[in-house]
Amino acid sequence: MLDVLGLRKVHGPDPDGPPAVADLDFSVAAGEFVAILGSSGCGKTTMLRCLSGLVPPTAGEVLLHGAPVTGPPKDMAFVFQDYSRSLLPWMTVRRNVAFPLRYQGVTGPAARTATEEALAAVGLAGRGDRFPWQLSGGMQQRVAIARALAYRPKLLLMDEPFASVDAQTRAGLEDLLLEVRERYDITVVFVTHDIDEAVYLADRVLVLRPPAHVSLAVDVDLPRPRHQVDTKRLPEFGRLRAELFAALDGGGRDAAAPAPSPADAG
Ligand SMILES: Nc1ncnc2c1ncn2[C@@H]1O[C@H](COP(=O)(O)OP(=O)(O)OP(=O)(O)O)[C@@H](O)[C@H]1O
Repeated sequence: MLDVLGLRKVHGPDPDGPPAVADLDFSVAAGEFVAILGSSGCGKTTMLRCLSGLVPPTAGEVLLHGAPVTGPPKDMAFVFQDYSRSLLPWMTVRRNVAFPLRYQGVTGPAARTATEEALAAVGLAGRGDRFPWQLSGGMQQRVAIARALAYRPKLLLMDEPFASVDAQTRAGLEDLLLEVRERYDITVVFVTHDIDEAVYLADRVLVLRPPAHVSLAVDVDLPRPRHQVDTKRLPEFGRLRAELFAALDGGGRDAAAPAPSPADAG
C-alpha cells in the first residue's frame, strides 16, 4: 500500500547538506500496523512529513497505492503529538471534527453523520458542543483521533500521539486506537519513543537510526486482541522488548547483528 524508496531529506537550501533522512526504504501492507522507534532527533517527524506529502523529499520517493505522493493524499489522515495546537480553540469539538471533511467534498448531513459516528467511536458522544479548552488533555487527543476517523482514512500517520497524556489515559487511547483501526480497516504508521507501546500496538516495529534509515525490523506475532496486562506478561513480549531496547541502546548494533537473549529483558 505504502512504499518508501530511497528516501532522502535535507532541510535547508543546500541538497548536499546533512540529511535528516537518508536511504530510507520500507513498505507497509494494507491493514498493517507499523510502529517506528528511534532516538530523539533521528528524523522520525521529518520522515512522517515526507510520507504525508507535507514536505517534498530531496531524493527518493513515496508511493501510495503505487502512485507518487506529491501532496497530502485524500485518504490519509495525520495525528500530531501536540493536540493543543492541532485543535482550533474557537471551534466546538463538533466543528473541529467536521472541519477537514470539506476538503473531501463531504458537507451537510453526510458530514454530520460522519462527525457524530467518529465522536461516538472515541467515547465523546454528546460532547460535540464543548470547546477544546473545556476538555482534559486525554479528551482533546480523542477529539484529534475522532477528526482523523471522521475523515475515513485508509492510511493513518501518527506522530507520538499519546506522548503528553498520563499512563492510564495513554493505555485507554492505545486500546481505542486498536479497536477503531480494526473496525474501520485502517493502515497505521505510528511513531513513538516508547518500546512497550510499539510492541503492544504493532504488527511490525522498525527501528530508525540517524539520519533516519531502518536499522532493524521486527515482526510482532503477539495474539490479537491485545490486553494491557495479559499481552505484556507474555514471554514473547519481554523478548521483543529486550531486542528493541538493545537495538536502540546498543550504539553500533545494526540489522545484521544478532538479537540479544531474552535474559536481557528488563
Ligand atoms: N524545518 C527544519 N529545518 C531545519 N532542520 C530541521 C527542521 N526540522 C527538523 N530539522 C532537523 O532535522 C533533524 C531531525 O529532526 P526530526 O524532528 O525529524 O527528528 P525526530 O526523530 O522526530 O525528533 P523527536 O523525536 O525529538 O521529535 C534534527 O536534527 C532537526 O534539528
